[in-house]
Formats: sequence, structure tokens, C-alpha cells
Amino acid sequence: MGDEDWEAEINPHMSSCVPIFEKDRYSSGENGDNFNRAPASSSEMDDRPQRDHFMKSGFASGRNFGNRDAGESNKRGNTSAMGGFGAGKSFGNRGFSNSKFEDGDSSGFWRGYRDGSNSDASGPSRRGGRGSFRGCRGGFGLGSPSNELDKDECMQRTGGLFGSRRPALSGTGNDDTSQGRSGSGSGRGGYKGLNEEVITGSGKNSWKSEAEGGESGDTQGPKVTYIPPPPPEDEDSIFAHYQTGINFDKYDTILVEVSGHDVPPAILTFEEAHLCQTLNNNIAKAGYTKLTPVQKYSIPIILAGRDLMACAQTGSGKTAAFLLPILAQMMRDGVTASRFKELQEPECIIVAPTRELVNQIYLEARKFSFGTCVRAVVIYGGTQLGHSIRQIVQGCNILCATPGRLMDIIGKEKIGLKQIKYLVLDEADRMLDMGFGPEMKKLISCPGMPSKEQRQTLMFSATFPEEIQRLAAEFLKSNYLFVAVGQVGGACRDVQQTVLQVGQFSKREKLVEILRNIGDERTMVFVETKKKADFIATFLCQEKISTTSIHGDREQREREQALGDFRSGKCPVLVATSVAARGLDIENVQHVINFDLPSTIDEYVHRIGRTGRCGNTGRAISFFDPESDNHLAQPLVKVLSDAQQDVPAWLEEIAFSTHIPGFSGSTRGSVFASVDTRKGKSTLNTAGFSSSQVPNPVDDESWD
Ligand SMILES: Nc1ncnc2c1ncn2[C@@H]1O[C@H](COP(=O)(O)OP(=O)(O)OP(=O)(O)O)[C@@H](O)[C@H]1O
Repeated sequence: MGDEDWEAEINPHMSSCVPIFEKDRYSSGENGDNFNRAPASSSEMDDRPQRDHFMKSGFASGRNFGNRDAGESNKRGNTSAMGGFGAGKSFGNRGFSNSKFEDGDSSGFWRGYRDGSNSDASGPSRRGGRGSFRGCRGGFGLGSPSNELDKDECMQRTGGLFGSRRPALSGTGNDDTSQGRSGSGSGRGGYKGLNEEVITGSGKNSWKSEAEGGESGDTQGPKVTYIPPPPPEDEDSIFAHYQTGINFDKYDTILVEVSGHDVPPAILTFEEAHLCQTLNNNIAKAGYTKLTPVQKYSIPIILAGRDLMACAQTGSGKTAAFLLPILAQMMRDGVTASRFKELQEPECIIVAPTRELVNQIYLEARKFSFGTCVRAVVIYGGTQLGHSIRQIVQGCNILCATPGRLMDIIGKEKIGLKQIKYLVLDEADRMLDMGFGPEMKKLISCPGMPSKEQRQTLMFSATFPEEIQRLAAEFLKSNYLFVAVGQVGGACRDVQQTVLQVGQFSKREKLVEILRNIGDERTMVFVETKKKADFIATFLCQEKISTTSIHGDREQREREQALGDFRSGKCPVLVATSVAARGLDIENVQHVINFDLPSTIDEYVHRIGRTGRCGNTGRAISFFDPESDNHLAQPLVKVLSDAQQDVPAWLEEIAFSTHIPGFSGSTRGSVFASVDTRKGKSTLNTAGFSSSQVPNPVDDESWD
């Protein structure tokens, strides 16, 4: 079926699928409380007219919009009395392989500046125009909230229908062996929660599996052939940046605590760092005139050769806080020119949990090293292994990598570790938790890797649960310094947070209502599972809201396209799983909506940190479903009150009536919620849960 057919197939149904909303029901009161009073008990009733509507719409015509889940959809179609949208036609992998929707690789995800920072300029399809979800592959039919689907949504939290229905991925007889899956899974022993496929890497060591057929596809399914487009090389693109916001100067008032011995004094200006002229020029071209607090403290600590664990709020410049001093030292000490050597021996390795994030870090490294002899390289899963190798052999001083691809390349002996002087773990708490921790341990025990005494290890994050801090000690010299900027694990105060009580069955209606009020402002909508991301994105497109999606089941090319479309403003709504929760620095994201709350409060802090960055303001709206989110009530009340946000009375009530094992935090008061664990146990822990207590890590994906 051609593109036109798809359009024809959808459009006749679109109008009949658009629920009627009373626009004035949504009003953004000071804390948004006046649109949050959807009683949980009414949620099912709220959905009923819509379901009836869909029954009448004739949409249950047995279409299958994605071929990946065709089997499942068929099953659903056959068993569902109302939906019935699985049988018959498949719309195939329409995504970006479809020429009509493919703008070429150029938009990619190279920060999107190339598309111009004026988002209005680029997109033909704006909200209110025709919905244009780009490349949804999920197995849901378009917005057919059949009984069964509603049940699915409702049960995802508890690992109900999807979890039991969907077969565990075996790597055979399933298109999951295709690029996207092998890419997103990277063949690693992907850590999966409920509703997420389990990729076991055939029982091999996870990092080996990629090299031995997972990612490179030697033995399982087609090879990953995707070669990401090169980022623009012109100086304007390299130094493109967005403006700091009105609250940038308020950073100066944030309390900073440094613990450890012999702490080097903080610097107040870039000049005090005594960086070389080229670096100073690059800093100026990047538009940096003033240091952020984490930079004031971290730069001298790193320049003094100390190990560091730094915790600072989202969007406050942690990337430059480690890149600048590392580059300064590399410039001072000199780097070995190693162009075209078979085995490259970088001086610095930076690891981060997602492909998009390592790319972003790479672009920052490229920007700050512009005009120097230091060459940064990025490698990540979901792309052709040969491409990664070709990038490396051209010379590599700073290697930005996701863990799976990094271990693959090391296994292939393209990277030697002997020269490593700097090891950086960005989003360090994520890099050390159950998902990535084992790979990080393998990395530091790889042959050739200098011991912790011989290298400088740096860890950065906005959240640092105490348990993870303890694990980190294995990586750090015992005299490491701990920098806490404001509240460890605290939310950025520039984000206005609103929590609405919304039951499962009312969420979609509420989402559309809010998005219609938001207009064209860039919005990230977080959901719990990959499937739901596809479903909600498709649903929004049907509601004529231009939307795209990013999650671990999308092919890398699709992920990059989605991010590019979102950055450029072509699709002002991005539906995402937690794969996009951390680190992504996208200009002008004004809203974050937690359609589903994450399972941990730390993840909440990272998600809402996609807005309100670098002194800009933003808004976060979270749907709190008392059926499934009560475990978050206490830590949420704490995060809200610490960030001086209004706490809804109903949330406080739930918080005080819910017993959370391990949560001992009072809800108000303390400046540092969590502290350097070497000082002893703190009384507060914004994480709410230690990693071993996390109730349901459904949002984990194999990201790299
Ligand atoms: N001193 C500075 N002056 C102006 N802009 C800055 C400065 N430092 C960082 N920025 C910009 O602020 C934005 C956020 O920085 P960055 O992505 O490093 O934040 P982060 O603390 O790592 O956030 P997250 O916790 O979400 O990963 C980036 O666009 C960056 O270029």
C-alpha cells in the first residue's frame, strides 16, 4: 500500500475519532490545580463515551498499522469485541523508509540547529494542521481505544496483558532481529522490566553478544547498516547555542557543598581557570560568559587532578564542567597523534547511557576542542559497527560511547586502554545501577585499563542515590571529592511543577486538552512503555497534533529523525519513554508531561529537567494515578516542597497515608537531601527508593 493509501485510510476516520473537548475546562491556574480535579473514581466513566464513539466510528476495521506486532495485533483483533483492528491489512513499517515521510537523513539529530533555531520556520505541519506522526511502527491501530486496549493501558503498570502475551524475545522468528531491535537491544543482555522484551543475548556476556552477532548481525538477523549522517562541519553550526534564561544569574544563590579533604578553592570566572587561548576562544564562541556553580567547583577540582563525584541540577552545565578541564589538561600534556593507527589509544573515555546523549556530549567535545589537536569521536549502538571503527581509526583522543558499543570495539581490539587518563561517567547513577553497572565493572577491569590510582575518574549526575554512591567508591580513589550543588536529587527550581490526579482512563482526554491549550510550544510527553509511546503518538496524530516518538524499539535512524523533527519544531510534541529522560539538551522545550509517572523519583527529576534548562523556565505536568502511583507520593511531595512548588492537598494526604519502606524523609526543610555517603547515613533520600527497592523498573530499556 502506498503512502496515499495510508492517508486515505486514516483521514476518513480522523474526524470521527476526534473527541469533543471543552477548551475552557483547562485553565492554567497558578499551580494548575483548577484542571486537576478529575476524581479517580470517575475515570472509567469518563472514557465510556469515547469508547462508544469508537465503536460507532467503524474504526475497528481490522487494520494493522505496524508489522512488527502483527501477530499480537491480530490476536488482539480477534479477541477484542470492539477493537478488532488487528486482522487483515498491515500498514507495514511506514516510518522513514517511506519516501513521502522521509526528508532525508540530513535533519538527523545533530542538535537541530541546522534547521534554524526558529522552530516556526521549518515545519510544514504544525499543530492544528494535519497530524503527522512520523514512522510509528507500533502494533496499535490508530487510536482505537477498544475495551481491550484500555485494559492493556490500565494493566501495563502491573505487567498484565502485554507482559504475559508478548513472547520473550528469542532473536529468531521475530523481526526483532532486524536493525532496530538488534540496534536498540545492542545484543546486550538488555535489562527489562515488565512489558519490555527480554533480550538475553543468548546467554552470552552482554558486551560480547554485540560483537558476536547481536549488533553486527554476523549470526542473528540482518546486519545493522545504518550510518548516521555526519554533523555539519561549519563553524556556525558547531557553535550554535541557545540563550541562557532569565534565571541564569539565580544560579549564584544556590548553596554548594564540597566534601572531602584538601578541596581546591572554587573559581569565579573562566579567566581564573587559566585555560589556553584556543579553549577560551571556543568558550566565548559558545556564548559562555559566566560559570555555573557546578563549573565553578568542578573545574578547579579536575584541574588539580582529583577524582570527583558531582551532583548538580538538570540543565546546569555539567557537561562543560568536565569537558573543559579535561581538554585543558590534554592540551597542557599533549596528545599522541595517532591518525590511522590500527589500534587507537584515547586519553579519555566518556560513557553515557543513551545514544542520543553520547552524541550530544560528543558535539560539545567537538565544539570545545575546535581548532585544537584533540580529536573527539562518538560510537554507539544501532549504527554500523564498521562505521564506528572507521571513525576511530581516523584518530581518537576523546571517545564518547555507549557501554555496549564501547565493549564491542574494545573486544575487537580497535581501542586500547593503556593511555586512558580520564574516565567520565555521565549520568553516573544510571551507569552504575543494575542495568549498566556490570558493564562498567567489566570496563574498569579490561586488560590495559589503568587502575583507579593511575587514572582520573569523574562522575556527574543530577541524582545520586546513596547506594549508588557506595558502589561508585570502587571506581574512585578514596580521596575523591563530592560536590553537591543544591539538593542532591533535587528538581530544578526553574521548572514549575504541577501534579494532577488523573485516572488511567482519563489520561488521553486530559493530554489532548492540555496540548490544545499549549499550542505550538515544544512538549515532551513521557509514557511508561515503548508500545504506549507508539500508541499515544499515533493517537495524538489522529487528534491532529503533530507528534513523533522516541523509544528503544525504534530503529536508530528513526530515533534520530524523531529527535531532529522535534528539535526543528516540525513535530512540536515528542512522546518518549525514559530513554529520553536523561541529559538531552533540546532548545525551547517548554513543557514536560508525565502521562505516566516513572517508577522512581530520580527518573521524575531527570524527566522534568528536559525543560527549564540553563536559567530558562519551563513547566512540568504529571498525571498521578492513585491506582498505581501512590508509592511516589512521599518522594514527590518532598521534591515539590524542596523546589518550593505548591503541593496539592490530596497528594499530601496520600503521602501521609502511604507507608513506603525505606523512605524516612520529612517532607520539608533540609538543604541537602542526600549527602556524601562517606559522612554517614543521611536522614533524607530524595530518591525515595534505593535501587534495590525500586518497585517496577518498567521504563528501563536497552538503550545503547
Ligand atoms: N556557563 C555557561 N554559560 C552558558 N551556557 C551554558 C553554560 N554551561 C552550560 N551551558 C549550556 O547549558 C545547557 C545545559 O548544559 P548541560 O547539558 O551540560 O546540562 P547538564 O547539567 O548536563 O544537564 P542534565 O542533568 O540534564 O544532563 C547547554 O545548552 C549548555 O551549552
